[in-house]
Amino acid sequence: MNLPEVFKNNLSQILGTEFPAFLKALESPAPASVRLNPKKKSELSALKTKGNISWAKDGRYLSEKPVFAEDPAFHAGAYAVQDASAMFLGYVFEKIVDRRRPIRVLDLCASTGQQTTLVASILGEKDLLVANEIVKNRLSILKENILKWGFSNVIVSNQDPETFADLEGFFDVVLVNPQSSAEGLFANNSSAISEWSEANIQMQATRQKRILSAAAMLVAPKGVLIYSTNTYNSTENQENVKWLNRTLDFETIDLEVPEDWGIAKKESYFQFFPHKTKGQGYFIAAMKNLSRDAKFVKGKPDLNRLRREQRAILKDWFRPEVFEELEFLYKNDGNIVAIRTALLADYGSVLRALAKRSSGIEIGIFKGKDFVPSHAFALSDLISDSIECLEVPAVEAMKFLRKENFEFSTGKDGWLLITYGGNALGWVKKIGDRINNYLPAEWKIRENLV
Ligand SMILES: C[S@@+](CC[C@H](N)C(=O)[O-])C[C@H]1O[C@@H](n2cnc3c(N)ncnc32)[C@H](O)[C@@H]1O
Repeated sequence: MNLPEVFKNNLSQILGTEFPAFLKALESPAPASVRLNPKKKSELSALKTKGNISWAKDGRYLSEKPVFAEDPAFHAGAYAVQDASAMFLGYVFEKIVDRRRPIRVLDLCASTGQQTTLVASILGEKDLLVANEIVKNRLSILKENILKWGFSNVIVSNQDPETFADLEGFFDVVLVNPQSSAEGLFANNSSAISEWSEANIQMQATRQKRILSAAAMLVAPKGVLIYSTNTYNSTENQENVKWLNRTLDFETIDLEVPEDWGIAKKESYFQFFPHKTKGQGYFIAAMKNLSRDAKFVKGKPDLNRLRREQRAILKDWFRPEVFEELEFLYKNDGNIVAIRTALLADYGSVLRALAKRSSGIEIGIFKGKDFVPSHAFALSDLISDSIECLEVPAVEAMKFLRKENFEFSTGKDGWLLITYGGNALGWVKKIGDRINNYLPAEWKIRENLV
């Protein structure tokens, strides 16, 4: 591995006598790992696991990396692929975030949503999660990953962090996981090595400060900002955190971590090095907002409510314990969104403040008197357990996911939820001898994988 000399000098200063062990560890790639979805079933997956991840109860190392796209359980959202070190965010979150009342969380640099789904697993039915990604072409995968995960209280947006200013002081937790010089990815990604330079570190650090100062404004008094990167140098890590604490009135939060996990702790910052933990390089620090200023816009979403008779038609589609807690609203395009009544004002505030965002989970559309359920609804945590399901084996599940025809016998006409391993994959509708596959075209698996 041809590492830049300046990088080696920096790391040798950080690690001292441990440096040779670090260099040796870089020669093998970090092990593949997944995070199981605690709200779905995961028995039928094709995964070959090889042990738990100490700091992540749902995390599993894999003994070999399968082609995830060939596993219907992956498409059903039974698990997500995530590096083990990055799962430590969940441990930090659970230790420091006050959950005695509903919370609002913003994942400001969501990319394709690994952090987002990790936090979605922790949140409850009264909490709100906003996932933002600035790069537009990452949005479809982000949305897909969130829908597969099934947590319904999520708004996805596509904005520059500086355009969130109307939500000043709105969020109890803001996650900032920006782009970095990616030193922690060297073992798995050789282009990270060739792109490394001291000038790039400075450029990244300047951009990270800009994102951090926009993020800091959005944190409620006593709220928390959690900053993480995939890099080792102090310019992008500790120095940025110290700058935030100094200039924007935050304070780093300390927390206890078992020593035998191998996570390096300096002051109250945590670092993952590959010679001590199995996973990629990672840095994380959590800071509390000491400022008392709070302002945010408040309002209900500017959308029309569903008519009473239409609401009555929807009743049997939903889990009875959530139905009464839901408000159904029409979007301008006729799609219906379901929003928990307790979160209506929060949705209103976010939707009013952000220009480019989705308005909540779309559950379907009415065609005359008939309700046509959406794919997002099929995969969500709102759907009734009494919906008629058809459990299929892997080969049929893959045919469904490729939008091909497949044989099955069922008597009744109507909507059927196709499931694999007990998890929903999507809808089919039987009308006489005809079966329509309602998997949206953009979700279709294109390669002939099996
Ligand atoms: C390291 S990735 C985030 C990974 C993500 N948290 C996850 O767990 O999957 C950093 C993200 O920050 C985004 N980004 C780039 N420039 C940004 C900016 N100026 N403001 C906010 N986000 C930015 C990138 O598009 C990228 O998706």
